[in-house]
Amino acid sequence: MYFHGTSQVNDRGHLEIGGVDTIELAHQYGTPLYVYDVALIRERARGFQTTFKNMGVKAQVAYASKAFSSIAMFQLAKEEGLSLDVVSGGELFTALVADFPVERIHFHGNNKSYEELEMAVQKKIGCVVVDNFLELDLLQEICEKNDYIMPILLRVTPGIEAHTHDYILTGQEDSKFGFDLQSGQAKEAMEIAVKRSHLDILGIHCHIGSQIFETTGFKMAAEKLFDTLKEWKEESGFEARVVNLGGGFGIRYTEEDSPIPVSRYVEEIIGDVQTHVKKLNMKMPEIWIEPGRSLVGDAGTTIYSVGSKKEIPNIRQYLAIDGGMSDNIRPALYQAKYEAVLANRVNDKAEETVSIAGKCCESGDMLIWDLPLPKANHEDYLAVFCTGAYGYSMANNYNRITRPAVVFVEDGEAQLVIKRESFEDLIRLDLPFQSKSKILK
Ligand SMILES: Cc1ncc(COP(=O)(O)O)c(C=O)c1O
Ligand SMILES: N[C@@H](CCCC[NH3+])C(=O)O
Repeated sequence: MYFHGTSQVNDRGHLEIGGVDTIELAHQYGTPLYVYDVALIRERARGFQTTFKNMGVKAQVAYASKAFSSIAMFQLAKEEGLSLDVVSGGELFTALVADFPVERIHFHGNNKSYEELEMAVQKKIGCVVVDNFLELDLLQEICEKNDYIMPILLRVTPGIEAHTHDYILTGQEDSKFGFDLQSGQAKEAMEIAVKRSHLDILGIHCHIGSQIFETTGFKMAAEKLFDTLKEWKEESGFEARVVNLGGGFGIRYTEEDSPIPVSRYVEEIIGDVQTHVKKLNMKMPEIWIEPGRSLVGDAGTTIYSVGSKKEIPNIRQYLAIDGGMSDNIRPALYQAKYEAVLANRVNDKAEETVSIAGKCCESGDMLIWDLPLPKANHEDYLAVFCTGAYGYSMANNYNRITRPAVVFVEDGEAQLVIKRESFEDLIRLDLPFQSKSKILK
């Protein structure tokens, strides 16, 4: 069994994370329960930042908060000196409530509303990553109205196909994100932006996709960005101060995955960038990256209570848990794979193969297929590893299932950072039906 971060088995045979017994957590906070290993998040944040420092490259490491956003998470990111990538008014609002330094907030998204852009301008955030021509116009208008000059990056699609699931590919030419490089659209956007009185164009951005292991795609994309910048400098005199290479660094969900340590992602990609920049005889700009999954993915573990069992002789055994696609939609959406153990009997030998079923009314609500486990029953707990990214943040209320609680654990202590949703929370926005029917009256 592969244990991430501080996860280990304690002398009661229970899964322990951050020095805290997960079964005690389950008793105290109920299940399903998201448990985050704070030390592992810190280790990753420092790994990225120290490597840049050691390479002598000025950088910002922005946490892509879509992976898991909450006030406590943003406070932790602030404490670790990270910047923050937000993609909606809601994420921005959460960051402001968390008192995140506004100058380190970067605002992304392919269809930011007027209100969202105005919020960004009025709060004087560090940077808007402009995605399209409409936004170039809206942002100029809003900045003029508010008498503020907004630093911007232009998001470009470099035409790189990274090896990952189709739904999380973003750098290819046919993408909904950003200005296309190939057709000259990106250059046109740059030429417009440099002329705008209230936009300060810092440079360009690209993000080629997510859960990528090889550094080749990143290097190819980076080289393409620098070749483009060289061309723009020669043709239009525009010189970039920042190049943002996005996120997408892969992590280990199962033994099929072979990521490299975060320091090596940076060393390999930035090493290549340094060589390329030298070759082009350019000045090294500041480099920004936006890791999400690699900062929080394997720091998260979900603890479920085991429930019913169904055996179809000679075909399959289903073991149901008290959550599913409502707290983790990734298996249903991307056929994502996970590893799991019985959290209360980690050392027990596997005796059978079961498929873990969620409790939603959907046949597709299957968390893990064909998992070897000890014989389990309703008194057991299942721990699913590596659920820290795009788990809670994609959780939903399908079937009016309440979203789980989230705890942070570190140095033998646990703290609740998101309360479990209640039934009252579920109906908070509902209004009664005012019937107009004459027949029923
Ligand atoms: C623009 C942008 N930056 C950063 C990320 C973070 O990606 P990851 O969580 O794979 O690091 C994403 C999501 O894929 C993204 O769309
Ligand atoms: N939500 C996706 C990643 C999306 C990345 C956003 N650009 C996942 O769970 O893998």
